Amino acid sequence: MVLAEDLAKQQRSISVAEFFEKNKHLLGFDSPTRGIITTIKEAVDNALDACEEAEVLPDIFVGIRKVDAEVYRITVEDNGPGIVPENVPLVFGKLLYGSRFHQIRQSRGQQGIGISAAVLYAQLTTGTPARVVSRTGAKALAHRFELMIKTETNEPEIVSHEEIDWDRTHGTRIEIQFKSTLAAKKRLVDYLRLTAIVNPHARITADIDGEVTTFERVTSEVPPCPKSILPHPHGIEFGALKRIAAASTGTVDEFLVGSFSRVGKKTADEMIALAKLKPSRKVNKLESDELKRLLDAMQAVKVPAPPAQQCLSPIGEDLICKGLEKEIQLDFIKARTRPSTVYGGHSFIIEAAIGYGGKIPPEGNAQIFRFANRVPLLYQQGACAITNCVSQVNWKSYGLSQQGLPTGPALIMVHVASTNVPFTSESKDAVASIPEIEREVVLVLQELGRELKSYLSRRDKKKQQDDRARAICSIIPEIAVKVSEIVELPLVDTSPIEGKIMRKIVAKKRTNNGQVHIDVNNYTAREVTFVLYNLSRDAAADADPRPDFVDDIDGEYNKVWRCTLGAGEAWQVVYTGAGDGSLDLRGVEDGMKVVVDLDV
Ligand SMILES: Nc1ncnc2c1ncn2[C@@H]1O[C@H](COP(=O)(O)OP(=O)(O)OP(=O)(O)O)[C@@H](O)[C@H]1O
Repeated sequence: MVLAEDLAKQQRSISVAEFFEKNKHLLGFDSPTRGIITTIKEAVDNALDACEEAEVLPDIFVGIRKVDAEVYRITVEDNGPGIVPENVPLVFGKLLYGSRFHQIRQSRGQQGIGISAAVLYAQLTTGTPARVVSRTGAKALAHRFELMIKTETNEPEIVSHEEIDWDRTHGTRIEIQFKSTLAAKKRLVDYLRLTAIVNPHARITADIDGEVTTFERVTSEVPPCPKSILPHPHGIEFGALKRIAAASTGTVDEFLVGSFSRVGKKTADEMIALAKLKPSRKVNKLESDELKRLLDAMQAVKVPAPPAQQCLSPIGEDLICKGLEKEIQLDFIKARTRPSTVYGGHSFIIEAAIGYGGKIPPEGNAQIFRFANRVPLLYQQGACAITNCVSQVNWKSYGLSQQGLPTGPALIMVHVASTNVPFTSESKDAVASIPEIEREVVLVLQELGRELKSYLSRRDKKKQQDDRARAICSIIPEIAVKVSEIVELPLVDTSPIEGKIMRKIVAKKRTNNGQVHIDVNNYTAREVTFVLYNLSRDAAADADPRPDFVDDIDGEYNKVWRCTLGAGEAWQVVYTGAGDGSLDLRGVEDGMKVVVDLDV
């Protein structure tokens, strides 16, 4: 038998850094391939959070360079507020150190682990320190650190520190080297693209081993930084209540009104009466059973939902559509932002969008884009409540095929914005199944499903009309030939009739007695702007209207007119000439135009 004394010799506390060094998969560092994505995700999340807090438009650089066969250098640089030099070692060299853990508001980072875990992973795989440069303003010099983490104590080790000149007036740059591969390059670019979609105010430039991609911002408005709020009485647990009560010096009623959101004097009195306590009791003197009664009363009394406008930052329907349309060509897009609601005292807002057609691959499952607090979720799709909700909806009734998930050329985007996103693990890959959240997601998807259905039926109706029109148009020229034979008159130009039936833009050139006539008719139901090119040996000096510009190309003149025509309107130019050459109409989809050159 092993003696208790022997066991005692083996027992010792474990530092959080040692724990995560051994369990790095819990933080998303389960493989070298994933390590790169997680590191970039943590650094970009921090950059976006910091810019949002400082209310600056994010300009973020992400670099990946191969250093040798298996080692990559990852660089992420931002134009945020920077970090004061005293805190740099703690931010990057100590796990569970951060500014957001105790704040109740929407933010990407929460736990204070992310970036220090990347530093830990780097030193574990290559033994190299992380390099950090940070500058807090034009008046301060930048500070450059080389840092490691002392794993046994979870404390930072400063390998070097110096003040340097830096061309950015404020911001932070982190450089980490670790063993990895670029096998997940596509996923990485997808991650950056998705990040750009839900952060439409950010510009992200990526240099992946020499290949540069820029995701431009679609708005120059910085979203307001969500404000921190007090905890809601319905979201508090016993341990937390005990801790904050012990730190409070006030009476029970002062404590309730001053420490919780949406609790006024009347609500506090109601809670105190229900808990059978005296309002004048000092809260830090309450016994455990009294605190339990108080907690029960806090959760039983009706309290309005937390002030969501203040603490949440939804993207908004318009910017969701702009962000998606910028990155993916779509035939149809609709977005919805639901009103805010609550689960367990935590505010949340569900936003979603549905896109159809365009460049979405027509085969296979619909694409599902999951986001939480403006961060794309790339892993564990099957374990996520969002995916579960997508498959719960009956997509067949909205015009999509379905085999569990909907199939076909569709994309479904869902964003959960909350003061406390319930993730299934610390690696923040999937949203947990919370009934209130799932209900909102299903409702918004059903709303969007109805929009998709009405788009698809409009499209089918239009296609039917177009098919009929096309059938008629195909026989018009033959009828014209027959009629001209019967009435023994010259063959008439049938293109205007075709244009009218097909609702197209018809450009026509003909020459009569040395006069060249070019006519453009807009038979569509909307305004169009086009550019007309007429390349020929005619200089067209007397053209009316004058071309916007003329290019002389080896004795030929390319005459260019820019024009905007309302629905049903016509435009004409006439000039003296031989009428040879070519005619072209640009700025109009190919299927929407008919160009007829009667001189050919
Ligand atoms: N680029 C940056 N600019 C300014 N402050 C930063 C930057 N990166 C990190 N910080 C500060 O360092 C803290 C710790 O960052 P870290 O990534 O470890 O955790 P987090 O983002 O708070 O939470 P999580 O672990 O959930 O990502 C942040 O809370 C923030 O205060």
